[in-house]
Order: sequence, then structure tokens, then C-alpha cells
Amino acid sequence: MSLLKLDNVTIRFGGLVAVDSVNLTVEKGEILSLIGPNGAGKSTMFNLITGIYAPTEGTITFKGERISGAKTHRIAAAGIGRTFQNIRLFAEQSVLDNVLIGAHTRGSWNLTGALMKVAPWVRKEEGELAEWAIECLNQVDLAHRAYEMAVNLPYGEQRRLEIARALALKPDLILLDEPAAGMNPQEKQVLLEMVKKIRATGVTVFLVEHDMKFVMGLSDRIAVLDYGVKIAEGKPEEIRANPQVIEAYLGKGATH
Ligand SMILES: Nc1ncnc2c1ncn2[C@@H]1O[C@H](COP(=O)(O)OP(=O)(O)OP(=O)(O)O)[C@@H](O)[C@H]1O
Repeated sequence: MSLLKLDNVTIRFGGLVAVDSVNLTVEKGEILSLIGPNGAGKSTMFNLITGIYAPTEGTITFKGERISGAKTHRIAAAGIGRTFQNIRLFAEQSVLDNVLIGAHTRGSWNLTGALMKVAPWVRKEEGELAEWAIECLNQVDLAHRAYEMAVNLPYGEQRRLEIARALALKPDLILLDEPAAGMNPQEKQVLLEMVKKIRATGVTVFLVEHDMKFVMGLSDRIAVLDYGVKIAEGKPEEIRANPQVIEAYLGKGATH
């Protein structure tokens, strides 16, 4: 069974079909990238998966259960974490608190009892939560920054902090929206290794990214969107050589 499955997923905004009858699976343990030109529908796809939008047509299932149409916090609680295209940190809070906020988002859900069966760990005491937050920071090599204010971190570290916060939810699947955007080549290389390490801990990774060197160096598989339509799917070398992908995207100034 695929970890995540999109069946014929469509969303329309008025007359615009932003995502058009997309079938796609994310398999447990893989790193899958979604690429395509600006406005192709990539972020919209993430917004559909995380419940910000409900599809106009089609269904999304996660671990065999339908999640399309469910509320965002339910989907997060089910095990899908994400980061956003634009950094969304609490700038004046400490690095550690930013991660704890992620953990608490899920923890507070526990109060309703709804999470008890999926995440018994949220019953831990505060101290244990802080320990877990430090562990998440360790995964992105930021534990030494735990007590600094988020705003004082360099850009590349802020992006990594967002990943740590998403990891605090103990997700099975993490969605990273343009994680390498704005990073210098050295920061990108560090990030690439970190994403590989995160996958090695058992977290499945689905990312949107424009940097083709990053995508080609990291992905097990790549899916390509163009005008909301999935035009290709395959291994990096297949995608790189696909004439339709070159025509729609790679030949038009994508970084590769
Ligand atoms: N809430 C909305 N209302 C109306 N149109 C929207 C909405 N959200 C997205 N769109 C439109 O859907 C299309 C897909 O946008 P989306 O942001 O998903 O593209 P993208 O592939 O992520 O682009 P980029 O690479 O620039 O981030 C665009 O034409 C966008 O204007």
C-alpha cells in the first residue's frame, strides 16, 4: 500500500484548473520531488494534501484512510508535517520554543483524546517534550542554537529550523516546499545531506523544488506538473531526458 495516494485529484479556482486529474503515489521511505514551471500547481498540491484546500474532484488517501476534505490539524495529527515556501517562524521566540510550538500543536490535540491512539508520546511531561525538541534540532544540526532567538539565525538555518519544527510532529511523511530556495550552494549541500539523514530515520519525504541540481542529487523519483497536469514521472535520469519535460520546464531556465 502506498503511503499517500492521489486519485484523480482536481481543484478549480473559478475558471482556472490549478490541479487537473492528478494520479500520484508516494511510497513509504522514498524521496519524491515535484517539479514544474511557476504556477504549475505544485504548492496547491501541497495545500490539497495538508487540507488547506479540499479537492473539487478526486480523493487523497494517507495510510489507507481518506484525508481529502479533512481539517488541517487532523491531517497533521495523522502524520503529515510540512514546511512552507515562505519562512513562517516565531522570530522573537527561541529556536527551541519554535520547535516546541510544533510539538504542542500536536500535544494540544491530545487533550481532545483524539490523538491517544496515534501518538501516545504526546502524553509526555514538558521536560520530555523539550528533550524531543532538542532531538529534532539535532537532526538539522541546530541543537547548539537552541536558546538563540530565531530571528538571529542565518537564512539557511531558519529554513532548517522550519524542518525541525515539522519533525516535532513525528510525521510519517514530510512535505518540504522549496526547502533550498534562497540558500547558497554550500547551504544547499548541507541541506541535501540532512534530508537524506531524515529519510534514513524512516520519514518519507515529498518536496517541491526549483533547483535541479538539488532535485537530481536527492530524489529517488520525480513527478512533473505543467498547467496542473502531471506530464511525467520517473527516476531523475528519465526525467532529465524526457523531451516533454525539457520543453515544458528544463529547457526554460530551470536551474540545472
Ligand atoms: N487560492 C487561490 N485562488 C485562486 N487561484 C489560485 C489560488 N491558489 C493558487 N492559485 C492559482 O493556481 C495556480 C497554481 O499555483 P501554485 O502556487 O500552486 O503554483 P506553483 O507550481 O506552486 O508555482 P511556484 O513554483 O511559482 O510556487 C496559479 O495560477 C495560481 O495563481
